[in-house]
Amino acid sequence: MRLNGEISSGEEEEEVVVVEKSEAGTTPFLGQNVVVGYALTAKKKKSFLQPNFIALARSKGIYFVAIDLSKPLQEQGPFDVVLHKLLGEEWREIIEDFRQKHPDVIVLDAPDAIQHLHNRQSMLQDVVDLNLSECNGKVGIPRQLVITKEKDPSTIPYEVTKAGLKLPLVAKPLVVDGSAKSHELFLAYDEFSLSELEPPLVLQEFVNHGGLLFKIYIVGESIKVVRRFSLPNISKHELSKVSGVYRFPRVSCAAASADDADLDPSIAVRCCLSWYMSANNFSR
Ligand SMILES: Nc1ncnc2c1ncn2[C@@H]1O[C@H](COP(=O)(O)OP(=O)(O)OP(=O)(O)O)[C@@H](O)[C@H]1O
Ligand SMILES: O=P(O)(O)O[C@H]1[C@H](O)[C@H](O)[C@H](OP(=O)(O)O)[C@@H](OP(=O)(O)O)[C@@H]1O
Repeated sequence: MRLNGEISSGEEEEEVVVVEKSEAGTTPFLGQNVVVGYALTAKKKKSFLQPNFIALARSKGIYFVAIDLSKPLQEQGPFDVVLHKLLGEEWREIIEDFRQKHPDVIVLDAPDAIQHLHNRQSMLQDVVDLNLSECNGKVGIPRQLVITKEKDPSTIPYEVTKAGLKLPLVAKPLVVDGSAKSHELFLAYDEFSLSELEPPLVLQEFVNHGGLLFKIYIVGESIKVVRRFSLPNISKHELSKVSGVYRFPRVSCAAASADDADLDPSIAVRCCLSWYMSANNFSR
């Protein structure tokens, strides 16, 4: 049960949200305003909480209120949902303590549920564990090798050869923490240049995929598929002519949308159908 009251957003400009008292026993959120407390970096707030999104949410009775990180979380709210993406053990403890004391508040997401996404090896384990025997096609991950931070970079070429990885390779920071550094990816055309990179790393075999990829967003039962431009295929001829390691930009970000690109329709349908069937299998 949430109390009638006013919430200070803690923003620079005071934003007051008057919330209605929900009827005891009603379906959660059905017909009542929803207050979402958010704790995001300034960068994420700028990219995610766009004015048109805020306006759309309000039109549906959903209010986003900034959590004031300089005040105890327990003293803020009340919130129906807490949306967070901050780093560090201190925040993890704060949000975990809040979850224990407010089991009625939906926390997106619980620290334990997202921990494995902060590592490029563990984040793919769910895909590795998928059993999609009855679906069209298959879902897998590139062959890869983790280079731990204890490894001397000069040993990387030997490790790559020992693992039998085929060139070219995509080198990615092992840690995914939302920092710009965690998105610094490199393309390596030979294994020797990899010793210039700084472990911990994941080295993945480059998979030719026609310069197009599909990003699939899933929230509950809602699934959205978008097409994005990606790295072009690398031919054996190019591989024989090029050496070294090259950093590449975030090629498949939102600005690289290929939704309106004139593509062979069968490509898109075939990829989505096989994925959709597998996703449903996965969600059961
Ligand atoms: N194994 C691979 N083979 C071919 N291309 C790859 C491979 N891994 C990554 N890429 C290319 O690099 C891009 C970024 O890869 P990835 O999504 O792993 O990094 P990221 O930093 O999480 O990217 P973002 O957060 O922008 O989605 C992909 O969109 C794709 O174009
Ligand atoms: O293609 P999109 O925009 O979905 O890519 C996202 C990506 O999925 C992650 O959400 C990134 O967030 P971080 O892991 O916190 O970096 C987003 O990065 P951002 O810098 O734009 O917030 C990507 O856009």
